[in-house]
Amino acid sequence: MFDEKIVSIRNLKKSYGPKEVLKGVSFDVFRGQIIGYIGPNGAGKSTTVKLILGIEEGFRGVIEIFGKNISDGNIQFKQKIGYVPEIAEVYDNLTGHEYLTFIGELYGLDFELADYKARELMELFGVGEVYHSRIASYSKGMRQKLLIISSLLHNPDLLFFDEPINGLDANSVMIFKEIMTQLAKDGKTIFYSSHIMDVVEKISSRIILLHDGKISADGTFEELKLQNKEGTLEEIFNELTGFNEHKEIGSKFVSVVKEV
Ligand SMILES: Nc1ncnc2c1ncn2[C@@H]1O[C@H](COP(=O)(O)OP(=O)(O)OP(=O)(O)O)[C@@H](O)[C@H]1O
Repeated sequence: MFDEKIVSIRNLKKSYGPKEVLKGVSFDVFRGQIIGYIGPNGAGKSTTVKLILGIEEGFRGVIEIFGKNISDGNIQFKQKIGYVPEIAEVYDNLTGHEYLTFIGELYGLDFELADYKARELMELFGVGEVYHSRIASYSKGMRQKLLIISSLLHNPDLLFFDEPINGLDANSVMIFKEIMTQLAKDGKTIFYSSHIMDVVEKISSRIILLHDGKISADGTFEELKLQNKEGTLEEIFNELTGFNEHKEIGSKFVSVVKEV
C-alpha cells in the first residue's frame, strides 16, 4: 500500500436551497485504495463526487486533490482523473471509433495512439466488432463498456466510477473487477460508488458509508464486520441505515398492486 494522500476532504458541506445534502464530510484517500462509496438513494454520493470533480460548485469545507486545493483555480488536476458517471451523455451519432478518438484527443493523446488504444481495449472487452458502428446501435452493456474505456484512455491516476457495471454481463463484470484490482496494484486510486453490495464487499480495500449527509462507517469490510453484528455488507448496510422493514413494505406494495 502507498502512503501518498490523493484525495483529502475536510468538513464538506453542500446545500441545495434549504436542503443540506452534505453535513460535514471528512476523509483522506490514499494512493492505491479502492474506496467503496456507498449509501442510500439520495445520500449525497454523486454530489460528493461532482464537487470533487469540480462539476458542481458552491460548497463549504476544503477539497484537496493530489495535494492541491481545487478552489485555487488551477484545473490541471483534471487531466489525471477518469470518470464514469451514473448517467452519461454520449454522442449517439458518432461511432465508437469517432467518440473514443475524440475523447482521447481531448485528453491530449495523439489521434493514432487514441485510435490504437481504443481499438485494443474494445477488442479486449469483447466489443471490437462494433468499433465502427454508431453508438445509437449499441446495447446497454456495449455503451457501458465504451464509457469505461473512455474514462481510462489517458491512463488516469484517480478514477471515479458511478455504477460502472450497470448492464454488464457476468463475464464482463469479472473482467472489470480484475481491471480494478490491477489498476489499484499499479497505484491508481479508485472511488467506486454502487448499490451492488456483494461486488463492493469483494472489490473494495475500504468502504465508506454515507448516511443522512454524514459518514456513518469507514473501514475495511473486515473492520465493519467486527463493529457490527451482521455478516454481509448488505446486512451491515441495512443495520447501519436502520432499515428492517423490507418485508412489511414489500407486502403493502403488492397489496396496492392487486387493487383493481
Ligand atoms: N442539482 C440539484 N438540485 C437540487 N437538488 C439536488 C441536485 N442534485 C442533487 N440534489 C439532491 O441532493 C440529494 C443527494 O443526491 P445525490 O445524487 O448526491 O445522491 P446519491 O447518494 O448519489 O443517490 P443515488 O444512490 O440515488 O444515486 C438528493 O436529495 C437530490 O435530490
